[in-house]
This record gives sequence, structure tokens and C-alpha cells, in this order.
Amino acid sequence: MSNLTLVLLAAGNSTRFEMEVKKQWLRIEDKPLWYYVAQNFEKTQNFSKIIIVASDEDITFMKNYASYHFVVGGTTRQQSLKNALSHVDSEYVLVSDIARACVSEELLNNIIKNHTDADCIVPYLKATDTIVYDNATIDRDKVKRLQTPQLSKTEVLRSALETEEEFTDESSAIVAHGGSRKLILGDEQTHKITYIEDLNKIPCLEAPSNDILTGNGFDVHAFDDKGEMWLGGVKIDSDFGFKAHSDGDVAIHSLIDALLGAAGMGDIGMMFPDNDDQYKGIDSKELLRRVVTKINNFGYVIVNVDLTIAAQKPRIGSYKDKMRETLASVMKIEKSKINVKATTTEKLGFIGRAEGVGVWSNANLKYFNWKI
Ligand SMILES: Nc1ccn([C@@H]2O[C@H](COP(=O)(O)OP(=O)(O)OP(=O)(O)O)[C@@H](O)[C@H]2O)c(=O)n1
Ligand SMILES: C[C@](O)(CO)[C@H](O)COP(=O)(O)O
Repeated sequence: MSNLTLVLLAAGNSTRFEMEVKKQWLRIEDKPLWYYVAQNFEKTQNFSKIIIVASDEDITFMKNYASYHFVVGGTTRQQSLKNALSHVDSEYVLVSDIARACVSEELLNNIIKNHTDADCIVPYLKATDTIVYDNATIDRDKVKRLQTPQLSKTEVLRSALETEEEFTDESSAIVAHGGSRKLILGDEQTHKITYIEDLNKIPCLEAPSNDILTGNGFDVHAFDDKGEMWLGGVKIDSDFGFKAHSDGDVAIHSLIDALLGAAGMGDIGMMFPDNDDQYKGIDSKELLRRVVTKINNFGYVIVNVDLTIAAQKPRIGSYKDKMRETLASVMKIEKSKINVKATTTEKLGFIGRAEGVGVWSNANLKYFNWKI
């Protein structure tokens, strides 16, 4: 259809999924789920425009993969949809949850084929179990489980959503507004991923690849003549610290860049700009905590990290073990996955002249394995 826009809703928080990773970012081989779903729809060549609704933070990273029309979502599914609808200029709109990852081409064609028959075309499943509502057994033949994708007349859907009432799908809003709905038989594989156990019900999805992604980081800080000295999350016995916008923990900054590098997420300055007052004097362990949460949300698991601290002074040897322990607890990984090395530069260069400290880091990540 040339007058059909696809809206993929992907701005949810995956609360009921209860994992560090958001379901949008589960990997199907090496593709994030949202991208896998979008490409499958795109391949069918039915759409004049494809809109993906997601959080601001997700959109930044999504743009690394493809140039769809991205729209920032709202706090509810309905608000996310409303945000998207203001970018729809076609007569019809097909709305689908990104969490319904296995929509068959057959189902899609069937929905499209019926598009003139009602204001909203909806796939449904029959209830085959006995249904009890408020302790009374009800006629299960009257129960319908509605799925997405749902195809609507754009203007009808827009008007139906001009209300404070919250609906859990498009067709319910349209029917409440006096519009018509046509049900067509859906299929079990269009099941929505809501809880982690739903993943067992969706055999169409391939497991994530075993790729290891590597990143490196490098940072230098000059000594100050005052302040506290923090390195690798540990307070160093010193009567001076580093010149910095934050607490100056050059080891953690280098490690953060290695992690962001491996995840393809830019660098520390993009995430925590050094002209932003909220990061003035901040404990770098807090920055590391936020970075680890973010890379976990986006589907990565830390395999191991390795740091080399180049310092003529202070002497690092006696602190290495404490640094590994501290970093392990902040990153929520085992201490054995963290290595800290230290070296002088034999009195050569700015480090050798004891003007500051430089740290090199490597990080390896893998994809969260949801298919076990
Ligand atoms: N504010 C929201 C909430 C949900 N969705 C999307 O609507 C679909 C259906 O929502 P659901 O499966 O419930 O996802 P989540 O909202 O992420 O899950 P939860 O309610 O467990 O947090 C999902 O594709 C989700 O990304 C959205 O775009 N904007
Ligand atoms: C739209 C939907 O997928 C139809 O079954 C469902 O209502 C979404 O529900 P949720 O409340 O966002 O989980």
C-alpha cells in the first residue's frame, strides 16, 4: 500500500521483563530486536514511512543502526502512539508493538487485504481454556485476545485518541469513539514478549551471536597541588589530587571509555559533558555505575576488563587489589574479571616527570544470552 505508515512502539521500560536488558535490545544474532522487527516489516515494502517510537536515550543509539523516522515516546503506550501520529501523513496507519517480534507476512497481508472493511482491522486469538471472571465461568466463545499489528484509518484513530481515557490498544479507542472494528484470526507466534518466560514461546527468534566486542580507553590527568587523590575507585594516601571537573579518577575514566568503545556508544565526554555542573566534583564510581547500567540495558554483558596505570608517583602496587574489589562491586561482576596493572615510565615523558598519570584500558563485552 502506498498510503500506509508503519508505527512501531518501542518506548516501553520493560518493567515486567525484570532483566537488566530492555527487551527492545535483546539480540537476534547480532541485531537488536527493535531493528530485526523493523527490517522484517520494511522488507515487505508496504509502507510509505516507518516511524519508530522510543526513548530519547535509545534513539541516540538506534541511529547507529538505521535512519528510520524516530519519534520520542511518552510515559504510556497511548501517549507514545499520539506522539507518533503527529508525524503520520498517510490515510492509513499500521501500529505494532516492537515486543511482538514475530509477525508473519501472511498475517500482515491478511490485515492489509481487509483494510477497507472497517475503521480498524485487528488480529485476534480465540480463548481455548475455561475463562473465569470474578469467580464466574463465562462463555469463552465471547472472549477474544487482541493482538497487534492493527491497521487503522489515521483520522479515525487520531480523533479516537483525543481523550484522557487510557486504552490498551487502538481498536478499543476506536470502538469507544463509535468506530468499527473487524477481527481477523491472528496467530500464536505473534505473542508479545512481556515476561522473560515469553521468550520460550517465540521460536522464530534466533539466539544472540557469540561475538566478543572489544573497546579501548585512554585518559590522562595532571596533578593538582591540593585535593584528594582517587584512582580505580580507591582513595590514595596523598596530600594532592588531580586537576579535573569530576573527582579526577583517571583510571575509571579510561575504563568508562573502554566500555563505551566496546558497546559502540561514543565516549565519556558525550555522556557526561565536562561543562555540565551536575558532574562537578562527582564521584567517578557513580559515573561508572551509570555506564554499566546503560550498557546492560542495551543488551551487553561485561566479559572482562584490563587496566594499565602509568604513574611515576604515587606507587600503585599496594592498591591494586582494593581497586579490583571496588571496581567489581561497582560493575557487579566478579573480581576475577578485572585486571589492574601498574608501571612507571622510567622517568620518561610527562608521566616520568611526575606531572600526572595516564591509564590505558581494554574491555570485552558479549551479548546477553536470553536463549538458554
Ligand atoms: N510508554 C510506552 C510504553 C510502552 N510502549 C510500547 O508498547 C508496547 C507494549 O508494551 P509492553 O509490552 O507492555 O512493554 P513495556 O511497556 O516495555 O513493558 P512493561 O509494561 O512491563 O514496562 C511495547 O512495544 C512498548 O515498547 C511505548 O512505546 N511507550
Ligand atoms: C496492544 C496490545 O499488544 C494488544 O494486545 C496490548 O494491549 C499491549 O498491552 P500492554 O499493557 O502495553 O502490555
